[in-house]
Amino acid sequence: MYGVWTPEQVRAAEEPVLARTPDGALMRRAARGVAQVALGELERRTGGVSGRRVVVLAGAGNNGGDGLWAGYELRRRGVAVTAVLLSPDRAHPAGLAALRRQKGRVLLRVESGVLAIERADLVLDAVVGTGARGGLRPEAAALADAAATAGVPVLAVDTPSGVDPLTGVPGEDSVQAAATVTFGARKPVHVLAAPRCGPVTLVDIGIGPELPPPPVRVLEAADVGARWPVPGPGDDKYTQGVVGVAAGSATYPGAAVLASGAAALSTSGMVRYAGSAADEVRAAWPEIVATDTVGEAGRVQAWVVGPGLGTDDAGARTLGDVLDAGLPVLADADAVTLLGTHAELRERARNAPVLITPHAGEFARVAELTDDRVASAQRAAADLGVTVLLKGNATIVAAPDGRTLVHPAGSAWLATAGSGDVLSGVAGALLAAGLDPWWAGGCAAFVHARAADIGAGAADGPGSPVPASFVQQALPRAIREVREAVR
Ligand SMILES: NC(=O)C1=CN([C@@H]2O[C@H](COP(=O)(O)OP(=O)(O)OC[C@H]3O[C@@H](n4cnc5c(N)ncnc54)[C@H](O)[C@@H]3O)[C@@H](O)[C@H]2O)[C@@H](O)CC1
Ligand SMILES: [K+]
Repeated sequence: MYGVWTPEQVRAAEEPVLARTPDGALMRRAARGVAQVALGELERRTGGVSGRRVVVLAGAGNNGGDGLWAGYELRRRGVAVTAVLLSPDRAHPAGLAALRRQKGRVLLRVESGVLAIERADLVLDAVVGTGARGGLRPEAAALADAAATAGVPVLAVDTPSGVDPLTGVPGEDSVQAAATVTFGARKPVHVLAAPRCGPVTLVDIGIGPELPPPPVRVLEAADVGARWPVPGPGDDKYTQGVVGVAAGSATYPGAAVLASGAAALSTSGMVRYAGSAADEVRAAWPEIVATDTVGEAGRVQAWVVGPGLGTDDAGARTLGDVLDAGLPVLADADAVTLLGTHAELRERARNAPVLITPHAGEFARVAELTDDRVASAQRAAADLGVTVLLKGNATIVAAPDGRTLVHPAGSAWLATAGSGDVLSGVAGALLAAGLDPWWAGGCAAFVHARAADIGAGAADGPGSPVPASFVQQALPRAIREVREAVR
């Protein structure tokens, strides 16, 4: 598990360190980190460093300063460095002087910058960092565009410029980085817009002890593997937590098959299914005990409710029944919509161990969704009194007590019909096994995304589209992987 801090928190943590270290020391440390990663990229991509060409896009603030000082370090290693100053009269004075001392080339015009970029091996994006407001301005946009068109990789200094460091939302023009070097702490953009950043290297600049507890956490394979429920010698099919799935309808039996099958693959023990797709579920999964109604289902330790449920009175009654059972509940899809339309159901869900798993559209039916998806999920969790898993390329899980995690998907293969049904089955099985809703949501999101990559073949190559059934079938391998990660 690692933490993510807001730009504001990072700035506050830097202050005491800046006060007790010599002028410029922190920036020099940051710049050395950038130079080291840049040298690695040059070596890896071109087989050497000396004489290779690097263009630094240097903005007006300290981010530009980092870039200029990194240019200075690269010059000392024999790299041909050209800096393009986006605000020549506000360029970081010490960084600029240092680069000039080392005979770095300095350009003031965008047109000459574009020509330099076309011949470069690597571009350093030091336009803006944590002080960014909005997308790239036209000059920076033209330079970023030149790098993209020429296929020159961009190494982002701290954050890819033009992408909001707090929300990860890209402005109209923004940098697509091949890799990112950040300082002191990872920021939300690195996990909310991971595909924009590429691999992120964290450089220690000594602010760690000054940081508060992280407001957002990211789970790693070993965290998930350590919590994955597996049977012990004393267990039988009942003791591991039986999950009930109230999903699917005559019109949408597939949701029931995907959700209950995913539950059966996620934990050992037993899955019960209750609903109008009992025949289809039995046919696909003979080990699942299927009945027509929640009332007939027998004892369970948690309910999954919603996928393919329908939003009519019968759906509302089913949701009410499972909420009244006093057990942990995973409410997805139609169940989320029903929570949006039925205030009394929201009241019954409040303060119960409930995990809701909306996509953006469903989320907007129960709470306000802004560009700040993390804050939106946190507010919704606090207001509704349930744990909220907001789906997206980066999945957010926020508990009513404020605990928040982000899971950046490795790819976008999960954007396929039925993948949410699979997630609900996994998370419901984990609830039944005793994980609290926050952990159940986080562990399920992790394994679900990994199963998509495995199903898509993206683990060993560029991959290909993966239907939800294949995601479901890849769950066992994804679970084995997280368990293997536990040392
Ligand atoms: N404070 C410190 O001690 C340290 C800061 N560091 C660096 O400093 C950065 C933060 O520096 P600053 O607070 O000076 O802020 P930035 O350098 O991120 O940006 C602020 C400047 O960029 C301009 N700007 C804002 N949005 C823009 C846009 N969309 N397009 C073009 N220009 C825009 C602003 O007018 C301002 O002059 C960090 O990201 C990091 O790279 C590191 O050197 C580590 C130490
Ligand atoms: K940057």
